[in-house]
Amino acid sequence: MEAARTSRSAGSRIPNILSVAGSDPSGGAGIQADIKSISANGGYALAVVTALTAQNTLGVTGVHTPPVEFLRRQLDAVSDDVALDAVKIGMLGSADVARCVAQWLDDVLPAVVVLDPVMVATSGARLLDDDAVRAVVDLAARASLVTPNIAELAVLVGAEPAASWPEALHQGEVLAALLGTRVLVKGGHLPGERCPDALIPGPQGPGEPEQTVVVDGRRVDTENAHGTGCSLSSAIATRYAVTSDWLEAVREAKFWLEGALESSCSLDVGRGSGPVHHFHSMPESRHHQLFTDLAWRDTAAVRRDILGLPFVAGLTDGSLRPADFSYYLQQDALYLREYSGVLARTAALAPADDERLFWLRAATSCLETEAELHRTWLTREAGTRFGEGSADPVTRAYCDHLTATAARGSYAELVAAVLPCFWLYAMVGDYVQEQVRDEGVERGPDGVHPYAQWIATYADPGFAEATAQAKRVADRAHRCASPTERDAMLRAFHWSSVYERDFFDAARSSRMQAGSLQAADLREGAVLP
Ligand SMILES: Nc1ncnc2c1ncn2[C@@H]1O[C@H](COP(=O)(O)OP(=O)(O)OP(=O)(O)O)[C@@H](O)[C@H]1O
Ligand SMILES: Cc1ncc(CO)c(N)n1
Repeated sequence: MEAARTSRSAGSRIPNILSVAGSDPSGGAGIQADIKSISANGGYALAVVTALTAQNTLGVTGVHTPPVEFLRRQLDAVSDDVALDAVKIGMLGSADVARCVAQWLDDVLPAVVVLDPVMVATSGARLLDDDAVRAVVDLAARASLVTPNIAELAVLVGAEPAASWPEALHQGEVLAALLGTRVLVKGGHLPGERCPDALIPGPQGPGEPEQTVVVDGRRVDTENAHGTGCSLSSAIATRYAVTSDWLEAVREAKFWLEGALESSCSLDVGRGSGPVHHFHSMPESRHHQLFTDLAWRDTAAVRRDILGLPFVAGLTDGSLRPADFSYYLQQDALYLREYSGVLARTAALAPADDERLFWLRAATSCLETEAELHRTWLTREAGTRFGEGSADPVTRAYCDHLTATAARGSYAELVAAVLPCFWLYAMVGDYVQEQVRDEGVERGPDGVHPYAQWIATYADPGFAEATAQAKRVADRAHRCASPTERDAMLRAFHWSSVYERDFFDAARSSRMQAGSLQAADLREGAVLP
């Protein structure tokens, strides 16, 4: 038997989480709850069915267990093909099933195993044969984390159910020592205003907390607790695959479950103990949107600032001081050199040849086409050469943001970081050209708009097409990105947009700073004898 394929680094892609559990056709517990919970918490859900239950929110009316040979076949089909980041185990039903899963774990050795030792449904129906407890204990010793409720904890340690939180904690510690693994004690079934859980560490190892940590929670006033145990254990397995931190995973999963319990009132499923709302924190509208729509909306204020800058008004009516334009171009020449290198790095990370070629062409053209304007203007008007001088604080900060993203960000994040340089320039280029055309603004003394070449460069249809392609690439990258990476994309886009704004305004603000310094010098001078 081939060992499970090792997983790629957590966090860089959506983790694969396998649920091995029973089916609940009413959708609130078992494999159906697991799939929703894993998906809602940012994982890709796989599912192997141990048993079929005939069940609804009122209770269980039957259990059918397929032959264990077929269970093994399902398990192998998944592990032979897919790199599993975590396995969550729920209802086992019988000793044979528990032993079959234990054997598969021994053969495949998944890195992370969360066992919810399901014995009794919320409705009170038995979901594990009496003679199977021994086999479940054997299986539990192979888990990274075991998540019994109060009744299951008592069965596993061979005691009466705990009547108080300290007693439950004590039983949890006994179980952790017995199994040699982490235990999550759940307070859901104890009376009280609060609903605490506690993470009891396993044998000490690197990164293992030394003491039991209580993760407190509010008790939600609801009857809809069907499948909370299944949902919680799947959420923990998923969040652990993302964070590699048990305590963080428990905290995130519990916080998420609290929201799911609270929003269960928005569902209308059955007449008994209803399901929780797994997708409560996923506003559909945002989830299905294109990156470019989200990013554009998030940066509306920055764009308003840009279009209101004196630089843009001065470019439009030609009143921009030539010295300010030279300052801007000189900084831009320094910027373009670094930007070109960042685009080349984007090309190197591109997953497909068409995208690679696109970024390589962009890297070349920003040093050729765009910089042509800089060369001619700077030589003619400012008597300096392309790339001379040193970067001001805004140029430095913008370049550092881009190079840092290129060094440690993913392809998607980098694409988001380089996009505003296309998109905002195309926007300003179009805006200025339209204003010039519509309002017939002043021309220079020779009848030519002094900044015509700048306007032509960025209002050019070729530049618009490159911008459209960069947007398509960003949307494609966003579709394949994990939730963490999607957030990083939005942040990167936002910061680049802010730097673009400050860059347009840098000549004026440096002049004003120099001016106010001079004024301060003068005032100081006035009091000197
Ligand atoms: N009313 C509630 N309000 C807030 N949290 C709750 C509530 N009921 C249960 N929980 C939480 O839900 C999680 C699951 O705990 P619980 O003890 O109910 O599991 P379980 O009995 O295995 O669930 P089930 O058998 O219904 O799938 C725990 O984190 C617990 O603290
Ligand atoms: C299939 C299945 N697994 C687990 C539970 C525990 O809630 C349930 N009710 N049904």
